[in-house]
Amino acid sequence: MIEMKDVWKTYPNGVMAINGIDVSISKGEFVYVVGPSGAGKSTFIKLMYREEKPTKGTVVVNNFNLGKIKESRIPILRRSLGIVFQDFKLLPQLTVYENIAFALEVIEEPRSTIKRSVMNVLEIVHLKNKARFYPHEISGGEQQRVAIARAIVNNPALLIADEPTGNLDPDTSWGIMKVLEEINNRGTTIVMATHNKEIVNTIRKRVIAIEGGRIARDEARGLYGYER
Ligand SMILES: Nc1ncnc2c1ncn2[C@@H]1O[C@H](COP(=O)(O)OP(=O)(O)OP(=O)(O)O)[C@@H](O)[C@H]1O
Repeated sequence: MIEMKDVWKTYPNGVMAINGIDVSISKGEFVYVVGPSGAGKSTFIKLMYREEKPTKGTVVVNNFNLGKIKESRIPILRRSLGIVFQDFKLLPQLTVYENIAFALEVIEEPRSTIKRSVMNVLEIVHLKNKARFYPHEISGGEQQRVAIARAIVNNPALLIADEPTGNLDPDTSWGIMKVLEEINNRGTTIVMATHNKEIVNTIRKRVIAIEGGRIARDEARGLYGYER
């Protein structure tokens, strides 16, 4: 599902963010990416959805070779994965329903299919009753669940989350984790960068620890491993 071989990433300003990473993530896994600030976690994740291109090495995600993929095929790659960010990135002028439907309207699905798909993902994130609300009318945790619903509405095999609980209080964060675990239990691979020590040490999963742009640890049921 995700294969990285001898991957390096140097930014144009000379910062060496990723310095020789080899990793393999299989279908159905749930992986936390942890590490100190500036260690390279976001860069590692951005390489997976081709927000950044490797300077050297091979990145293959969902059978797309991301170092070589043509610009015109990037939208097809992006449809095969879902992405969730710390700051939700919902469109404020659209309702919850419309925010999610938007992703399907651009690929010209019929209205009836769109409705079925949107209501189905709203059920998965337990927000069917908020379909007509606008983002500012719902809580932060609910907004993040809408963002998750939007990310999975195309039925992607892979869900990437960069600090999905970073803006949320502890109780709300546990709710987000419950939803992510349910999605993972349906077979979706999840890669989640996080600073949330309590979550990593409680809901035990594979932990990839990045330090100085390298993999410092890769453990099947790892711990967070840093003081915060
Ligand atoms: N677009 C960019 N241009 C230049 N340098 C960058 C860019 N993005 C990140 N960096 C640098 O690359 C290194 C790794 O950054 P990255 O954002 O991947 O770290 P991180 O582990 O996600 O950090 P944090 O936990 O603080 O979000 C840092 O030194 C950062 O300053």
